[in-house]
Amino acid sequence: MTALPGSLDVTTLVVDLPRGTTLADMLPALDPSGAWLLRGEGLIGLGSAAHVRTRGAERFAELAEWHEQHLAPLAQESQLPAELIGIPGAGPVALTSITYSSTSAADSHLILPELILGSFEGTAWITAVVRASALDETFEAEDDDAAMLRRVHGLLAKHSLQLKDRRLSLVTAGTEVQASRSGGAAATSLIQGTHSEQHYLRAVRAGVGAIGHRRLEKLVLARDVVVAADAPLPTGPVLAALAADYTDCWTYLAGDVLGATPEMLVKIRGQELSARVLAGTVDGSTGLQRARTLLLEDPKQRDEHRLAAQSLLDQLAPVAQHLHAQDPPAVLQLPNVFHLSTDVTGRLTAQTPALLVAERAHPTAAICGTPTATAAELISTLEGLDRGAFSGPVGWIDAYGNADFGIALRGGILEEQGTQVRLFAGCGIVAGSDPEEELAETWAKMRPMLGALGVHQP
Ligand SMILES: C=C(O[C@H]1C=CC=C(C(=O)O)[C@@H]1O)C(=O)O
Repeated sequence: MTALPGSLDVTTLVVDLPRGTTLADMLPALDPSGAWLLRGEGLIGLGSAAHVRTRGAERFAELAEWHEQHLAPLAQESQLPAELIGIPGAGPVALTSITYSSTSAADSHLILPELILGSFEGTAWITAVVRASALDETFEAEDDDAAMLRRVHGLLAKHSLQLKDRRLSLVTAGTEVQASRSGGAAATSLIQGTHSEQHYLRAVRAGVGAIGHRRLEKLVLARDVVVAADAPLPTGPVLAALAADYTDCWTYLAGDVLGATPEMLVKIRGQELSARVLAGTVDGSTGLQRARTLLLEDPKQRDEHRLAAQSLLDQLAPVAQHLHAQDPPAVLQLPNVFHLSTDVTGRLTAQTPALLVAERAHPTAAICGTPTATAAELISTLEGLDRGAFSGPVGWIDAYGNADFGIALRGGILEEQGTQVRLFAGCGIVAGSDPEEELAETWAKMRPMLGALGVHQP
């Protein structure tokens, strides 16, 4: 954990985006430090006012403590414009990614950007977070508000943005430009990950064997591949491609992990919570009618899904009431795959901090298994991977305690100064799972990232 040097001043202003432009359309020209976008709207973080890194079994608790000590107090100080009061994510907000395992050698992150671009249901804003010490050097006859405004314009310029009469726009080399989509410039190639495909097939066979011996009902086994580039990958264009192609997924970047996930671990708005549990998959090339039959009428798919939904309900039960799960599940159609999907709603019983609610919810059987402890142990032996942030909670938390925690799926981890991305995908294994089909499913789940990185699936 790192302490926060100096106190922070926060300013939030309502802005207009360039006509016909969503927040996601601005991504190609930006170098974000964090992002969370659904259907073009959400949050983009730029730079960093504070960055907390932590590891181990206390990682959720330590991030929750930092939130309580440093971010929550800003809720009173940041006087939000009236139009933004009650909008989740408005004002100071931190992006976060937390490792799947407490034994991971990777860091969990909480990043408070120095500049946040936000949009929600057509209302857009910017939030600037400035160290109080930076305001000390005020010009003669300049009051605090004027000094802060000067700092906001300085931050905007630093991140290739400008604000004129409420209108936010991108600036490139001194010229105002319209946001446009463009792919990344780096040439990419696919190389083997930690293990071979054969290793994955063997792991799935061993998993099916353990289920046959009644050691457990389900486990989720993942594998990795690496996309290498000849130059640091520009994350803005990669995120823009994901946001454009996977509009129904949450496009994310936090710490070293990025992707577009369809699964919401837990969303918190005041005392209300909701989630979207996914498990059970068929390839996107299957027609919708056939996919519905294959998912809804196959006891194996229904079982795999039921265990995932039940694990979330069981894990949230100590902190929530009125938990309700959609029954029967729905079928979610994405460009690459179809999933069985269950929406869950409920109400928090006490003032449990959002990060500790996420700790309760994690890991569900959508990414671990049933029973949890047995599955987690078998996963660590059979996978032979450090998942890092993959399949851990990813999202944001604001000063008021509203939060979105997705599950970091359909993504990858930036390595080697951003010149390589390690992609991960896993599959729920139950009795009767076929290793070759599960291997094919991992490729289907990697399709969003492979596409965004300009790599053809083998
Ligand atoms: C573990 C992953 O997906 C989970 C979420 C939806 C469907 C899944 C499945 O059918 O196996 C997985 O449980 C992944 O994308 O890497």
